[in-house]
Amino acid sequence: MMDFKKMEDGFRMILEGMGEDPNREGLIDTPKRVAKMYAELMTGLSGEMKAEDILKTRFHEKYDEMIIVPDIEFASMCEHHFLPFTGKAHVAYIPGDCVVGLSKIPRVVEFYARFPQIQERMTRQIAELIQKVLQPKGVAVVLEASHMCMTMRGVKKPGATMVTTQLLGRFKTDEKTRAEFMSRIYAPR
Ligand SMILES: Nc1nc2c(ncn2[C@@H]2O[C@H](COP(=O)(O)OP(=O)(O)OP(=O)(O)O)[C@@H](O)[C@H]2O)c(=O)[nH]1
Ligand SMILES: [Zn+2]
Repeated sequence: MMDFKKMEDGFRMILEGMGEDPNREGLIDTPKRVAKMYAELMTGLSGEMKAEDILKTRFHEKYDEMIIVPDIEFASMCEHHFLPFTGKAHVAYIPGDCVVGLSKIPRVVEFYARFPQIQERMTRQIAELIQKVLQPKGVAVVLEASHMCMTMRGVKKPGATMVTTQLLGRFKTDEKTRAEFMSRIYAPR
């Protein structure tokens, strides 16, 4: 359960700590807005949805080649600084006995984006959920993202990105499968 009052009080204290006046006109409703914003950005923490439920509609299909869903845009929050990291996810799987609706893969990405995150964990969670629920012959997830905590503050390297990869099953064990996936996500489409 989200405690809006606690989030509001907390943000008001942050403003005071900065030396701002939380009662001036422009800021008076800001703690409330910020609480609402975090509730929206952190829906994963509300516990209202289970990740497994996203993939519950499955279609039994005899399709045994790679399915690639590239270029899924996402925005998440770095748990170290609470600043956004944004970029693209590329997801692929080789079905076992079933496939899922196309929209469900971006829904999985979106689900895991809605927690205080680090990119490595988010990458692994996406792959592990698909592996667990669909039991495919393999899953591959690549995330490429730019972290605002690195571009806007700190080391200040605009344009710097991080690429993380999680390979399971055939993508891990079979070099040709992995090479096909990598060449197709990075090839001009
Ligand atoms: N591996 C990883 N690191 C991240 C991610 N998001 C942010 N970071 C890093 O987390 C680290 C936290 O380091 P600290 O030294 O505790 O924090 P800091 O003093 O604010 O570090 P600087 O960013 O170097 O100023 C930083 O190096 C960030 O760049 C992520 O998704 N994965
Ligand atoms: Zn950060």
